[in-house]
Amino acid sequence: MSTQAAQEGDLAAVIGLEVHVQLETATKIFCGCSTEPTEEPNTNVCPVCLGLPGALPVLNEGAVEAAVKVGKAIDADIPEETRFHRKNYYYPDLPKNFQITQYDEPICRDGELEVSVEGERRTVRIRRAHLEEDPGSLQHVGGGIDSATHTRVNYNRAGTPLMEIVTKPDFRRPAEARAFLAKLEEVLEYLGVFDSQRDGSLRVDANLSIIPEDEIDDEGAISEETLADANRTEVKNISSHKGAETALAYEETRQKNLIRRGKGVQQETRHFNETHGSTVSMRSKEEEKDYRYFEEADLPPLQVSDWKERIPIPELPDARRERFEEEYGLDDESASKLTSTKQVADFYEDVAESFDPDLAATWVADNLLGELNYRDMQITDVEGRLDEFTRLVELVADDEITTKNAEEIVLRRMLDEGEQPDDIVEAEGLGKTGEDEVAQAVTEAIDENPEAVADYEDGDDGAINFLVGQVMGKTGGSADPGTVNGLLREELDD
Ligand SMILES: Nc1ncnc2c1ncn2[C@@H]1O[C@H](COP(=O)(O)OP(=O)(O)OP(=O)(O)O)[C@@H](O)[C@H]1O
Ligand SMILES: [Mg+2]
Ligand SMILES: [Mg+2]
Repeated sequence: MSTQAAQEGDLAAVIGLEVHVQLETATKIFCGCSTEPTEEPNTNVCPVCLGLPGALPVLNEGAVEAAVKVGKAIDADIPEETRFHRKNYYYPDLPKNFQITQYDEPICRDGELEVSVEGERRTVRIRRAHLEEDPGSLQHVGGGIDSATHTRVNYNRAGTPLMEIVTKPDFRRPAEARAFLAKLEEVLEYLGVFDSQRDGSLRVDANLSIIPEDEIDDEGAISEETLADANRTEVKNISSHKGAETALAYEETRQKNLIRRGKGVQQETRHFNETHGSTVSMRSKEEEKDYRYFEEADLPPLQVSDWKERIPIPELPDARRERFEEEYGLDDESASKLTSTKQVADFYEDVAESFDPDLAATWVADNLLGELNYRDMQITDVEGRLDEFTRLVELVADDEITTKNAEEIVLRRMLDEGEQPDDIVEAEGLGKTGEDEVAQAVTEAIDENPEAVADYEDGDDGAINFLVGQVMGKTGGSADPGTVNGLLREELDD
């Protein structure tokens, strides 16, 4: 690295991610234990996931199917055959002292995912994605990982299917890494293989190095040599998108400062301190040879060539957003909101079937999602009430209740009290008064208030407001004041 460039300060960050996602399957990847989270430690366990001698793994077909779906979604190459390896390390989260993972024949290679960061589209290349087992979880007691007095182990998580998705170092800014994680989660949830609400379902190792900016060519590419030469740090086990961005921003500043002060960056593994938003050194980075990878002889190679055709995947968020724009004439903002999750998109399309797509979009994207968000609720909380919601929109579309009442009274009570829209309309007397009744009330108001009528006819325009008030009173407030005003003027201006 030229110190000249370093001193001038034109340094650039290079970032690559290793993302571990738990795949949603009923049972673990190599045994029949449940993956359902349980409070009681070490209950969802058996000889296989406890690594007892002589226990043999049996591959869960569901985990492979989920991995194939991910592979298709990221447009990866899925080979004819894939294999499992043992990655050896000694740490109490894995009682058999090795992790069954994949090595040089992973299930997916060379994929990509498009992300949009501040309106700019970028393609992030994915080097590989492979299947492995999750280790158990450790609970450090009396301090953090670096200061605990003792540690408890829980093997309920051990053997949960994981997919490790490794990107190429294609990010230049921490915010891009965060956007990628959000997009990845969105896609995984669309595929129905992932639950973002589950604790620890996504964990990230974030790699960052600093290179002189002039090592990046006009197309934004960096040579393999530059990448290999740059000392990078890997911040392990970050559990949120925001955490990944924070840890990377911290690393970027820390490494740039070291370089500007003429000091080198140590290639090492670091730990993210979420409370302080900082990273601390854990150990020098382990190298591949440390893991003594060898083939897992208890699992035969897996033939997956025809799985790609056999396993369908649903329409993904980008495609669906574009279709919503074309088919329903929605703008980019509404279409993005309405395709943010598969459940929201499905809900919208069900509502849009019966109404004008714009009205449906306003009701789902603005009113419903807004009220749900305010209550910390999800679309999945109201999925079963599609008919009721559709009825509410119908009441508005048919002009039976005012938009204001529908939003501020009916929808809110539906969510807060779980009541039916028609019952709320009835109980609150929100039904718009029929035309005849309003016309009748207008006539009465004019007959009963000759003074106000005279004032109006003498040019006192304010007198009309008094008459409007009289009509509103007679109709119990359910008439539309604008309409009443118009009707009164029609009568009086004759
Ligand atoms: N110079 C670099 N700066 C930042 N990130 C990098 C750099 N080179 C590679 N990476 C990223 O580091 C991650 C791991 O890459 P790679 O598999 O090549 O490293 P490794 O150390 O061999 O793997 P592992 O971390 O699994 O031991 C990838 O996400 C990759 O994009
Ligand atoms: Mg790694
Ligand atoms: Mg791994």
